[in-house]
Amino acid sequence: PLPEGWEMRTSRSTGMTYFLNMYTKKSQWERPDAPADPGDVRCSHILVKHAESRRPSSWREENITRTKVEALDLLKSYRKQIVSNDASFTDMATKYSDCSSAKRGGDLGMFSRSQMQQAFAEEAFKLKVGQLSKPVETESGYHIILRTV
Ligand SMILES: N=C(N)NCCC[C@H](NC(=O)[C@@H]1CCC/C1=C/[C@H](COP(=O)(O)O)NC=O)C(N)=O
Repeated sequence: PLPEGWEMRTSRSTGMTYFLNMYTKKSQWERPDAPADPGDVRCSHILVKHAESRRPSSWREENITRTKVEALDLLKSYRKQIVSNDASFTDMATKYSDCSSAKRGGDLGMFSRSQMQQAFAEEAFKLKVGQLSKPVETESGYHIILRTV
């Protein structure tokens, strides 16, 4: 993708493609450098919500009342089962994640830093492909993140 604020245009006179920066109104023939980040990543996650989550409801539970401590303990027990290979990440996400992505084994698709809550993005972009994060707290609840691409 083009970096933030750049647009691809076609010159009316020559029909050639050029690039226009919407902020500086500067135009140039060469494609602006790709964003500094490695671009998008693709992750799956398991979310356990609690009574103080920004939306304490999910496909699993209409009204989520567990405490923050209970939610974190639950998520740690899921992580333990995954790390000890007693269960697969996908199965655990499908069964237990309080996010709608549970239907896709926890897959969130490709995303850039700005799309997710900051604490989640911070962690996700640190992960190597195939790596499983430690529990991460966001306004949504507690997550473990698996980077897949
Ligand atoms: N691009 C993709 N695939 N979807 C858009 C994600 C929007 C983003 N979402 C989040 O940051 C939370 C934390 C990480 C995952 C996530 C999922 C939330 C968690 O559930 P909720 O607190 O919303 O009920 N469910 C869906 O959005 C946001 N900026 O709010």
